[in-house]
Amino acid sequence: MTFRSGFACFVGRPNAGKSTLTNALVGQKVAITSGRPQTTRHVIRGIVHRADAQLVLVDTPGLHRPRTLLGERLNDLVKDTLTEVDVVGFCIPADQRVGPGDRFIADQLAELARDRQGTPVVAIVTKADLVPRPRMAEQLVAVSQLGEWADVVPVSAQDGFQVGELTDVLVGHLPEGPALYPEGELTDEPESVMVAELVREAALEGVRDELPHSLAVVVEEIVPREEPARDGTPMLDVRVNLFVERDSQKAIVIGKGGARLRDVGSQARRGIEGLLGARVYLDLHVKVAKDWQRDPKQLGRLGF
Ligand SMILES: Nc1nc2c(ncn2[C@@H]2O[C@H](COP(=O)(O)OP(=O)(O)OP(=O)(O)O)[C@@H](O)[C@H]2O)c(=O)[nH]1
Repeated sequence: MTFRSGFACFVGRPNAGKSTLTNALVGQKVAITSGRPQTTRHVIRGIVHRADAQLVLVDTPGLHRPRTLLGERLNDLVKDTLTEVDVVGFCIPADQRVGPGDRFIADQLAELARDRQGTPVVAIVTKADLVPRPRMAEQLVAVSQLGEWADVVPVSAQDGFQVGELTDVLVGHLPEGPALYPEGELTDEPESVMVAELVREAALEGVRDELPHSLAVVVEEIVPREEPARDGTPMLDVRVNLFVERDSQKAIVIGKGGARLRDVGSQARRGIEGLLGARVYLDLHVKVAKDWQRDPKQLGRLGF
């Protein structure tokens, strides 16, 4: 039996379902998902372990037209990622017509293909559960006409439709080679990044549209306490800063009398305790960093 291993990454316009698909393939939550566009700030890898292959998924931020400095950095990140993988998955949602955003990405992929000597691109029509079959058939035709794809695969991360088939297709494009990571490892993201993602996700839950672009989360420290809890569980102090751009946004995050921030804290804490396998004291601070998205110094400080 030949063993294959290598890297894949998903691109697609914001909200195309890339993070959710990554989670569905890996089978455990590793990447942030939310109903808000452009919330994936970091390249997060999930690893699919199979008897015949190891597929390392790199979850990229949405490829989009740069509007701010932050947007430009994200696009650079995406392009760097694209040149390092064995196969690219281009996600297009089934429930929305192919539009200018998809065409923009298709053009970028065609441009990159010229330098990369044919890294295969698999077109993935996501959210199959949201449309009836005739509409899916139309979408598959529209997507086929959008560019030169190695395959076109419809999939639903929600109900698992074709998730296994998609893995087969992606694995088929990997070179022969040994496993790259030990079994059981799901992500090589440092813990602090995953902690920041959990806080960010909780803080974005149910708030206004402008906030996702204006919220940066930085984990200041994760410190183990010398004394474990009475039942022997280790205890950690986790200190996290949430940066927003304006006082009005700070008020949104904190909520009336701090109620919202307390909810954010308890939701994030549950996730962090699950992730780190310890009891956690989570200390959240909301700070205003004016126009951080446009300021190179601040971007550096915030880890972008
Ligand atoms: N019904 C349905 N909804 C889905 C599916 N996949 C993703 N979604 C929803 O679509 C929205 C966007 O999904 P994400 O996975 O966050 O999208 P993304 O492409 O990673 O978004 P960005 O991080 O903004 O680039 C979320 O509300 C998901 O719950 C699916 O297969 N079926």
